[in-house]
Amino acid sequence: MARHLKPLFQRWSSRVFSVELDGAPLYFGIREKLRGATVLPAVFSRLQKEDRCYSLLVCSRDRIRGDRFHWELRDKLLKDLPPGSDVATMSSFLPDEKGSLVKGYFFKSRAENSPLIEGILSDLEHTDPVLVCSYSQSEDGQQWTQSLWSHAEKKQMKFYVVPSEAPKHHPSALNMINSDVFYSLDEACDVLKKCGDIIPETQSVLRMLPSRVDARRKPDFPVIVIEGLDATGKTTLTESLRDSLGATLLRSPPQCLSTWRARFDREPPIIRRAFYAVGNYITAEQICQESAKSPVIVDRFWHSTAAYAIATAVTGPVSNLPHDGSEVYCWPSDLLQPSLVVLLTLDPEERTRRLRNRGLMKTDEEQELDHNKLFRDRVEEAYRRIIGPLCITVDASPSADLVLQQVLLLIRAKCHL
Ligand SMILES: Nc1ncnc2c1ncn2[C@@H]1O[C@H](COP(=O)(O)OP(=O)(O)O)[C@@H](O)[C@H]1O
Ligand SMILES: Nc1ccn([C@@H]2O[C@H](COP(=O)(O)OP(=O)(O)O)[C@@H](O)[C@H]2O)c(=O)n1
Repeated sequence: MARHLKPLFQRWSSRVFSVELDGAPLYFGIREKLRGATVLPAVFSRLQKEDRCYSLLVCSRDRIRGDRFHWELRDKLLKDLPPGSDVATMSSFLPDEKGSLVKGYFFKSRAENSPLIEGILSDLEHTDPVLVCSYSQSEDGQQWTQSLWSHAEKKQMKFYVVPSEAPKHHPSALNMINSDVFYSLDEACDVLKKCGDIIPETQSVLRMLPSRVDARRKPDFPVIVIEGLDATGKTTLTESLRDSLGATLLRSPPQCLSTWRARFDREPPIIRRAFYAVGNYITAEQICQESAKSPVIVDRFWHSTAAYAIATAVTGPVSNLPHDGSEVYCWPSDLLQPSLVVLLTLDPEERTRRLRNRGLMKTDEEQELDHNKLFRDRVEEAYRRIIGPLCITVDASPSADLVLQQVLLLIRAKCHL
């Protein structure tokens, strides 16, 4: 067995497997022996008599290359597999064990496609850090077994698939720290430095980095961050606040990164999130300079980076988010804290109306926000759970002028302006 696969097999039968179907995870476990009759896990009970299934788990030791390979593998599978394979995201993890998550894909196939599938799997197995399992059903269709698929060796131990209890939170929560959310400039830079050879643009991004900024230094003038989903009115409000308060208006990611933003938006979460994290530190340096002269208004900051990252890493309802008070919501200790964060909220119908009036939507993530109510709920809830600077939610549905007046009152009360 290849050396990189060995750690996966330690406590193999204690692992839980999770397959994302219809936007939420379904879980199953594996057992060497069956004690009495067991129910078929939901992932398998919906399959047909002729179906076979496969799972691919990406087990590179290098997390950046592994995540990039996982990201690209989806396109490869969608392109190469026959129609109707229903490629689904999957993962495997040890319950409650941080860092134990391994990501992959699950798909089904008909017997007649076996030669094609075997060809694809055997190529993958020979060239990439991937573990392949195949699933087949008993004659009566009552049981499914999982075994290691290996082109080289056909006699593999079989495990029965059995139902598994859903963990309290989405399994992605186990690997979030420094993969989806970064808690120091060093951690984020480390990722960007390591992908310098695959993404040459990272050199230019790293050149924009600030010299050390003392996060504990108290700004002379108040620093107010405006947060909220797309089209809640951040641009409108931040520009009015700048004019009303004679403030400096900044944004994160900062203007100096705009050339490279689209490039990093195409990368897997670990690289994309590291880019946005670094953007916050560059904006923090600008805040430090400007807040010595005037109040500073910031359009999006760390709340956006963390809330979107957490809400994208998990799927399903808000209850799948890491629990309230979890360390994933903590503000990075080396990042400047604003005096006040204002979170704009808007009912979904009005937000959609404003989006339509404004024209085209930008990122895939923002399109997803429009279609997926659960995603919107998760982003807003993650925003609320972030622990750090004072954060006050403001209903953004009144007219632009009323919202401005209300936020000005808040700033005067909380920041003594
Ligand atoms: N309070 C408001 N009432 C009605 N429309 C608004 C209000 N604030 C902003 N808008 C409009 O909604 C759209 C989105 O606002 P914008 O400031 O661009 O949001 P964001 O920067 O949060 O994406 C724009 O067309 C803007 O003119
Ligand atoms: N400080 C920031 C700002 C944006 N972002 C990301 O950028 C996306 C939204 O940025 P945007 O510029 O399209 O949003 P608006 O400012 O136009 O509303 C989100 O999907 C976040 O993932 C971030 O991670 N950190």
